[in-house]
Amino acid sequence: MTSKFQNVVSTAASVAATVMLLRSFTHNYIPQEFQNYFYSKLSKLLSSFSTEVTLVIDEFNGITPNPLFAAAQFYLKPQEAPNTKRFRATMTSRSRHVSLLMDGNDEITDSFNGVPFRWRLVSRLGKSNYAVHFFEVRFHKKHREMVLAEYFPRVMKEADAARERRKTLRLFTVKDMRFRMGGRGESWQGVNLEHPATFATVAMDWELKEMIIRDLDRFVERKGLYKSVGKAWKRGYLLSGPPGTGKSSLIAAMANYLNFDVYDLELAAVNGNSDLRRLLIATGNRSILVVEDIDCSLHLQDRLAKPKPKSSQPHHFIPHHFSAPQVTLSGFLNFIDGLWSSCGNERIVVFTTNHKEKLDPALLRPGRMDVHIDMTYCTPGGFKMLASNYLGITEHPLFVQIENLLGVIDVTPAEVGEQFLLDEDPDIALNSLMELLLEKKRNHELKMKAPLTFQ
Ligand SMILES: Nc1ncnc2c1ncn2[C@@H]1O[C@H](COP(=O)(O)OP(=O)(O)OP(=O)(O)O)[C@@H](O)[C@H]1O
Ligand SMILES: [Mg+2]
Repeated sequence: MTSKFQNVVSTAASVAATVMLLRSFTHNYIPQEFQNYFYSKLSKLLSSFSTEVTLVIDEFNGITPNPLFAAAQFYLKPQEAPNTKRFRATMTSRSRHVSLLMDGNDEITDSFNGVPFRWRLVSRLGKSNYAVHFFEVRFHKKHREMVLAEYFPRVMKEADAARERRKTLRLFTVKDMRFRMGGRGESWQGVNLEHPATFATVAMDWELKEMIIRDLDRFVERKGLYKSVGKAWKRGYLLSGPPGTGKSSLIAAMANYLNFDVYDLELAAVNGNSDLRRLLIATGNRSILVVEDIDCSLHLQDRLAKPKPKSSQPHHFIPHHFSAPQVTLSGFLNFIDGLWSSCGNERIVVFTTNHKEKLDPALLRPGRMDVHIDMTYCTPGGFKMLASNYLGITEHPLFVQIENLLGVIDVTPAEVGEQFLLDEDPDIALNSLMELLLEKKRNHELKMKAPLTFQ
């Protein structure tokens, strides 16, 4: 029996070698179409002898990334394969961890329960010159069921663990329309997110900070609850406050705390609701979707827009000065609440605004955004925290005076941080902050005294 099997394998191997040889000879002399036809017939003949099956794992399912492909990249360890001669190495300046990845067209043999699995990463130029990547995994056909029931789940599990260990946060932005017409998950472009903000560095009311941390912890722990009440596992935050009060810093702190990637959705770059749908579906799990300046990024105020005749436009369409169709509030909220939130889990949505009063009431309705956070001008508590972070001091004779001024003068944490960066010497830095506050106070008093003018 064994020798019969070996015969088949060696026959198959020699047919394969012959095919390769023939290919190299015929390469220059025989038309490509004929070569392909001839080659596919020979391959079929070859596979009829073979006891192996090959599973192909594409990088994308249509336009969405295939999680099994991503898992295989984390799971396979080329450095442990004795015959691998070429790896790809990547490193992030944040974690300083070197990751070794498989190089294209190389092969790695992995063993599970004593069964060998031969993996190969294939890269090809597909239609419209897109690079197409897929894994081929080959194994004896008698293990087919075991692969699906045990081997792939293990690949997913180990990859999740490896990913968590060496995770680098990514910041994704919407890719330029001109370069993403073809779909195929090319909607976002990512860079490593190396924002230094953490909950320890964001100056804000500490009770509010604790509340946010507790809320995030509870959200992450509550998978079962969301499932049992039939609610999508997502949470919405609305951050409001003047420029420079730390809204973006807080988002980075949340991402760093949860180890979630960030998708920065610039709505002005989105070409209508169907484009929006594609972008939202292409976001990864365990991520934060951010829409900055929601009040001015587009005409979201549906109900304030002039109604159009029903026959010519859908009721939620907003006329816009750009000719391209724009995203509408109803379209956007529908995706966030419905379609998108049910096709993924562990999603956080954050909207920021400098003008909460300008937002459409639909966004402010209870239940829409779960948590509303008002970022304020620098408070005495925030100032002390910045002094400790920037200057390394917890007390100073100027503290009382500065804290009193902060009670009456609006200064943003960004402005305070700027003064603290002027000099490492706390005396000089605090004095320059004092000067700034006194100047602001003088300007404020002058404004109050100025006679009213009518234009
Ligand atoms: N609350 C804060 N705690 C610590 N640093 C802050 C805070 N607010 C602002 N800063 C500092 O000011 C810079 C700008 O802040 P940030 O971008 O977070 O403000 P923002 O509220 O998002 O402003 P905008 O409305 O203009 O987007 C940050 O890089 C940070 O250094
Ligand atoms: Mg910001």
